[in-house]
Amino acid sequence: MTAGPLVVLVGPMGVGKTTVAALLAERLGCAYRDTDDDIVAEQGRTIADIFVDDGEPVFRAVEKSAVGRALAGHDGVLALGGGSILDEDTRALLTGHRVVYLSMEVDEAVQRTGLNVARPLLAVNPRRQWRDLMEARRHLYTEVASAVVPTDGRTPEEVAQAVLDALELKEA
Ligand SMILES: Nc1ncnc2c1ncn2[C@@H]1O[C@H](COP(=O)(O)OP(=O)(O)OP(=O)(O)O)[C@@H](O)[C@H]1O
Ligand SMILES: O=C(O)C1=C[C@@H](O)[C@@H](O)[C@H](O)C1
Ligand SMILES: [Mg+2]
Repeated sequence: MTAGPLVVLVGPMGVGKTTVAALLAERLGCAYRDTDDDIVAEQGRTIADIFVDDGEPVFRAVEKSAVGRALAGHDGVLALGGGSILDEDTRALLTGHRVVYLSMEVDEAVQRTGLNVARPLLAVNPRRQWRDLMEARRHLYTEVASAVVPTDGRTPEEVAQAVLDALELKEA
């Protein structure tokens, strides 16, 4: 296993990466970090603003370096932005890390993301856009993952427990 985060969470928008990362960190007695938060702090503006002002390719370039830095410099729980696995170099960097893919079905996705405009890729027709994103990405999440944890019908606490079980991680 490569040194670095104890566990890396990947998965689509709204699946609960940020929520579950915080719960896991509490239970493992370590810090958590979220590359979306790193980007907002570094850029001094929201993700939606970066998409609108500079476009998705600029956001993806910023995201790629944020993920590289977090993988190299964080030893707790790490949540990645939902689209970070689109980048081939990022996927290669994930090799050897404990990566958990949090998955969910479309009905649950629409409920969790709702009409929240903070997610620019779901702003117009959330259900169709989410389905299209998953068609393009499902195999990439699976490719980088050491374990898949379905989240439908589970509370965030139950998801956190399932991650600990899947990785056989001991609590602090
Ligand atoms: N297991 C769950 N059951 C029900 N609601 C959940 C669950 N996990 C998270 N949520 C809720 O779903 C919403 C999205 O969660 P969260 O922001 O953690 O997702 P995310 O994967 O980090 O999304 P993004 O990729 O956009 O950052 C929040 O309102 C959160 O409270
Ligand atoms: O799935 C995606 O492409 C995204 C997920 C979020 O975490 C943010 O990084 C942003 O909204 C884009
Ligand atoms: Mg998040």
